Amino acid sequence: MTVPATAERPPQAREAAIVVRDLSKKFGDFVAVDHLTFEVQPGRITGFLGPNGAGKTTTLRMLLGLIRPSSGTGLINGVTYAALPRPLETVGAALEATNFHPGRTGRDHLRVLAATHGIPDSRVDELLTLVGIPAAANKRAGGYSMGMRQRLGLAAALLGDPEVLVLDEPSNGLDPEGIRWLRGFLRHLASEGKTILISSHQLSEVEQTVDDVVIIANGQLVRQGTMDELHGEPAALVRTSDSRGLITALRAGGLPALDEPAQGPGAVRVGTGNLAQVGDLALAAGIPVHELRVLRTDLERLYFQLTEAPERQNRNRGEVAATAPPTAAPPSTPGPAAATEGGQR
Ligand SMILES: Nc1ncnc2c1ncn2[C@@H]1O[C@H](COP(=O)(O)OP(=O)(O)OP(=O)(O)O)[C@@H](O)[C@H]1O
Repeated sequence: MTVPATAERPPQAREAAIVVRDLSKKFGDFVAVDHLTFEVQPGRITGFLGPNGAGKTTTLRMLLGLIRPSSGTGLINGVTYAALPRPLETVGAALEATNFHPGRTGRDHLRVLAATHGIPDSRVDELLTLVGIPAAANKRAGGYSMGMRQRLGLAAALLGDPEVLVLDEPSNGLDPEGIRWLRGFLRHLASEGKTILISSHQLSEVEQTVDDVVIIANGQLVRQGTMDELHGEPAALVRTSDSRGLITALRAGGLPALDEPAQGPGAVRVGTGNLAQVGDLALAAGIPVHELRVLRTDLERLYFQLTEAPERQNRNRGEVAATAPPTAAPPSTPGPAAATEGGQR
């Protein structure tokens, strides 16, 4: 959720650790990121979501100083990446898990990175264990599965024990057990107060992991808020053979209720998440209840509506991207060692 202006800010709210302000990136005439503004709060996991080509990676690369914005700013703890005094200890990044030196072992990869930042080897072994690949540590990274590379990228991002983690599609290539592990791992890091921003092109992939969402389409913000806000007001679905009588009884009991024909015959939607209250009111009125459950927002549908609405038909797909292949970041551009070593696009 966007933190309100200072005057109305609740006392417990903390400063946003990541602030993206009016950020834009043009590649020639093509606008990949379009006046994007959002904030990411510490101690929370934020999903940065959007379909393929929406501009997620481009935004993250600007935030991490790997490419220059055309306009606007991306700040981490109040400054640009380039101005961070100890970048590896402030922000850990894993932008893509494919570019490890194939001939180098996982352990050596981390050791090289650690050595260049004065981090002891003991931290390397600690992290290999923490991310669950101690046995693979002495194998060449070229033989790693996608999931193992993701874990190695995560270890690299965590080397400096940073306060902020930026992970591009971290569950790509993980099996269901790996995804569950990642969820618990990130949750633990967030509970320690770390700020975690993870990108994904699918809401369903991260909906159980994230606290907040920033959804973009065609480089523009389409929604920012908490998962609870995305789910909307709680509602119950109750099915009965007497929907008229039930609606009257529920309304008399102070609950908003109306027919919900989309859910089939006899379905009534009630504006509460309190199923017991619904059941009790129905019982008191002597009305049979055939089904009673929480009515969940179809998040997949909502996400699709937000990102694939006709006016948002993805202009990134097709001709422009095809004629303008991605170029490498300019050599002078500063960038996080973890992301560079761990694979920048
Ligand atoms: N260096 C570049 N030159 C030209 N176009 C680029 C460059 N980098 C990215 N783009 C284009 O910008 C758009 C946004 O790309 P980006 O990689 O940021 O999207 P994304 O949301 O991360 O997508 P995905 O989920 O597929 O990774 C795409 O159309 C892409 O082709």
